[in-house]
Amino acid sequence: MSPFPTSTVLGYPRIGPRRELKRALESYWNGTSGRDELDRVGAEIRERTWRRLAELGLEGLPSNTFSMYDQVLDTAVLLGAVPARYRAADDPYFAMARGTEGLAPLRMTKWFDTNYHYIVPEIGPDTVFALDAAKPLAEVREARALGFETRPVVVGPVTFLLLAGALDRLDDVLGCYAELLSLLAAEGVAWVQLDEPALVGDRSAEELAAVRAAYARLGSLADRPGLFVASYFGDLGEALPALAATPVEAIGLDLVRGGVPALDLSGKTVVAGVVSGRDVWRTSPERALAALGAVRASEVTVSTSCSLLHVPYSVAAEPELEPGLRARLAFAEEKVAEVVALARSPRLDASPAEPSVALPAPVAPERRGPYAVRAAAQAEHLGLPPLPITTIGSFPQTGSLRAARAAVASGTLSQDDYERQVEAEIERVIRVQERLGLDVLVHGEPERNDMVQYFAEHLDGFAVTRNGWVQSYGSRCTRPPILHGDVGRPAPITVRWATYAQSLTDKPVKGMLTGPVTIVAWSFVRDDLPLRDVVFQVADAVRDEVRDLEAAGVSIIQVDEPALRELLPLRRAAQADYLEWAVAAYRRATSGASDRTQIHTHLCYSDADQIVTAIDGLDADVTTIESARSGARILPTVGSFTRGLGPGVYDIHSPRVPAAAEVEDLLRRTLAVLPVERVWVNPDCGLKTRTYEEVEAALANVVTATRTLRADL
Ligand code: MET
Ligand SMILES: [Zn+2]
Repeated sequence: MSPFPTSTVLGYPRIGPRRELKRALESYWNGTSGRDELDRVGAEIRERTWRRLAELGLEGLPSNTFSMYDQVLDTAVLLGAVPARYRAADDPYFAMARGTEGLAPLRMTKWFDTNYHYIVPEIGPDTVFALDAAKPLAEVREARALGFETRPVVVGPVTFLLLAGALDRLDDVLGCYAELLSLLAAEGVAWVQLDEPALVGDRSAEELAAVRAAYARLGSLADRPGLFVASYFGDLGEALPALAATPVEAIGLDLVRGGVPALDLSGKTVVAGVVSGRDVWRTSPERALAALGAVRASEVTVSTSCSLLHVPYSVAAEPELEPGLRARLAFAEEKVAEVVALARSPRLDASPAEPSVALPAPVAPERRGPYAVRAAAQAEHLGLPPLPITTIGSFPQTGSLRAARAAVASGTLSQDDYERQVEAEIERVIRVQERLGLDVLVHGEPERNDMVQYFAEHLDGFAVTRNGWVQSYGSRCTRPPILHGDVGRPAPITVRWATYAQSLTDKPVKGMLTGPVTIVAWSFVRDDLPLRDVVFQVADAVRDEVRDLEAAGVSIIQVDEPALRELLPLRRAAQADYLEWAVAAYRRATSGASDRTQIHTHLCYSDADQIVTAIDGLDADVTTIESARSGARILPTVGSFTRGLGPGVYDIHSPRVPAAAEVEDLLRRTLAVLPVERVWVNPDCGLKTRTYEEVEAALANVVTATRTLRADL
């Protein structure tokens, strides 16, 4: 077996340095260009990536890390797990990813604790697996034609089946993997990478047995490339001895999140992830070299802690960043250069100094009384009807607003003219809500490009990038802000918009803020302080904003925490501690308000049922939560909730307008588990991705349904 290369990366961004793939996909989807053009752009991105990695001096080049949509979906196709209903579609792959006229797409959810979303494979007892190795083989050949030998990367069998909830199909799937390995061997491929990030979570004895069985079987094949099993996003724990006992030749460890294992891995190659694929900071060479020196294995290869999919392409595309900050940054290209430099350096064997721990932040005083006292004060002050109707904050973002923001950035529109346009939009949003008959209004968030970036642009300690795009799902990318220093709020951020909106109407208008956990979760965060301390700093800035909104006469303030669950540690043992400080941060942000001020929070993305107790602990007077999208699956778990709650009655992810009868049915189901005086009526989430036409029709039905129920009370 040829030795494993001395330097590699587990994967690379694929959207293109200028989001070329995004544009190509979208023009293919809307019919502007054909399949050939899309394939040409894909090939160009792959070629540029291989050439660049080789130029930077990287030895082990991966292939099959490119994807037209998602690597888990690619694996489903590789294994023939295409549900029958998609097979007749014009393009079954994109039909599964995005749906068609008559066909809903497959479910999509977050990839472990990242902000990347994968397509959940649908595997039933009738799924017939059949290998279709066209894509990985084509990429190996394509790279070879360019002069590069590559290591194909495929999601491993255990992770694939765990994500699909179908580990009982392991035997069947292993047949396909065995066949794939023999095809790759015949192709002259030296190594294959099987990604098994699921192994860093809590795994049952049965699941660990599956790991042993899977890799014992694949390892025993005579006719195969070297097997490299990559773990990432944490420590392998119990799964490491399980894997080490199998014949796999190389094991990938995330040494940024996990520690150097005590286990002696003699006989194996360890692919040591010492350069983080999850942050944007330069690697400390001392720490990395010490970790490399501490690994006990036959060979140690320098690598990234996970795929570089989760960071932008290059700091070189950010000439406008402040030079002091730029010098601290490393995106994908710079991280590859670090891997190469580390691979060429002699190892250290001293252990590095532990990072210093910051003093805990001072306690912010709780001003708020118990819920019952607050609820009474708010009822008197606000005088809302039963089943109050509200929305989550954003209204449709129009093309002209986006164009106006671009015009301000390029200097063709003055800030004043832009602000007039924002005000005009706020007025439109207020009038729509009044006409429809909503009870608690919003200003519509027209001034926000994004609910995190907007705050990052107005807080000290954050920088925003120009080209720092990171894939979120399919063609969608976000540009996470970079939280690099101490956070401060030099001036009020939202007060002028909230008070302007309130000046237009007698109905209460909610002030809208993004919560500290979400701001941090959707940013790249400094790593020299514990995460908790950084979140507390952001909480203090939000607390200042809450105080100023209240002083300006805003009587309802919503602090959104849609990412509360996202930072939940993968291992159960660490979850309670996280939830405790996350909840404390939220209360720090909101507990400066008086009893009379009604605090709302909002959460979305499925799986909130896992953290209902923590959500209740936020102590918000009203919580609006996604529910309609998941068929009200959350309702049975919310009966224990002790404050105001609005399980969504309108799935805003779909252009479909729910009928009044559907909304009424959802409300009745809510009223079956919660007392009427605590029930709120609202959509699942903000309306910014919808059109006014859809939103007005849907909200009109929400109002009709609510009025029917009110008449029954
Ligand atoms: C992803 S949660 C979004 C909340 C925000 N207030 C909005 O309405 O868009
Ligand atoms: Zn939401």
